[in-house]
Amino acid sequence: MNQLQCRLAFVGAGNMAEAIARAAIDKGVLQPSQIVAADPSAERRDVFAGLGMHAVETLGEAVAASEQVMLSVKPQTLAKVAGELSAVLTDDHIVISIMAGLRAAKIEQAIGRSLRVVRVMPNTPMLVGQGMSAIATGEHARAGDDELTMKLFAAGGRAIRVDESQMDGITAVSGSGPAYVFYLAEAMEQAARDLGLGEHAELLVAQTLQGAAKLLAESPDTAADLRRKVTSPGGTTEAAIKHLDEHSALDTIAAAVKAAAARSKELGG
Ligand SMILES: NC(=O)C1=CN([C@@H]2O[C@H](COP(=O)(O)OP(=O)(O)OC[C@H]3O[C@@H](n4cnc5c(N)ncnc54)[C@H](OP(=O)(O)O)[C@@H]3O)[C@@H](O)[C@H]2O)C=CC1
Ligand SMILES: O=C(O)[C@@H]1CCC=N1
Repeated sequence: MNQLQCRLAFVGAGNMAEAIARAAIDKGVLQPSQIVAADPSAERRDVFAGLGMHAVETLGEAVAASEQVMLSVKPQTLAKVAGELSAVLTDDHIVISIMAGLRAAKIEQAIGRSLRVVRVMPNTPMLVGQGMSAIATGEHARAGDDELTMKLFAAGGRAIRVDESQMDGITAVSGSGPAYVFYLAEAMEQAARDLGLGEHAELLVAQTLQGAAKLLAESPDTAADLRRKVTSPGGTTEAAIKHLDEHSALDTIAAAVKAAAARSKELGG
């Protein structure tokens, strides 16, 4: 244990931590030997160890051995680990948090001391190098404290710097966003199966979503313009959009995103 010296410790070796670690290693931002993950689950530790990283059971060991500490547990878990963190974190540590909702000040309050906090809201497309991450620094972070964080998250897609006040909205739009798209995919696949397209349903939907997303990202047109270009007067798309409008789908989706933002604010206390 005393020999262990790492650049980065993950506290919580879950799904997001794995996506972040894989991107960092794949893009050469960090070597596997520079990363340690702490998780009570032997299964999760095995995943990290299998990728060449150090994996330990107790977070104290990981934190004491590392320069930067990524809090990648669920927001509700912070209260449980705050005491352990408080005992090992020092002013030399940079604390990177991906926990939804929890403001830097709230994290410092839970741990009971001022900390150099860098907050990030990533999303799961990071698993395929197409993540969207937003990064904000807390009050006690110093100039340059977010440099490794920017590199880590840019390695898994796009990373931007934002103000912490924007984080609840960002969590709702891009953090939770992939789930809304998967929800649409579920609905489209169900319709495809009902229309007798069972064996092609997944490909038809996945390739359509991928193509539409690429077009949206690369075209100078707005989403509304692109939609109009698909919608021939009196045609099939118009019939679908009419049905969606009659059921207030646009407002419903916008309200859903705002519900996510409200929940993020609530998690922040
Ligand atoms: N999933 C997503 O799309 C996104 C998630 N986030 C944020 O990322 C964070 C992690 O989410 P996600 O990866 O999905 O969650 P996971 O549940 O996959 O990961 C959390 C991990 O932490 C482990 N854990 C629990 N207690 C401890 C402890 N005391 N010490 C160390 N590890 C512990 C959990 O183990 P066990 O399961 O055994 O409890 C689990 O392996 C959350 O805060 C979430 O808000 C942010 C953006 C997107
Ligand atoms: O649902 C959640 O709380 C986390 C944060 C953003 C995406 N998943």
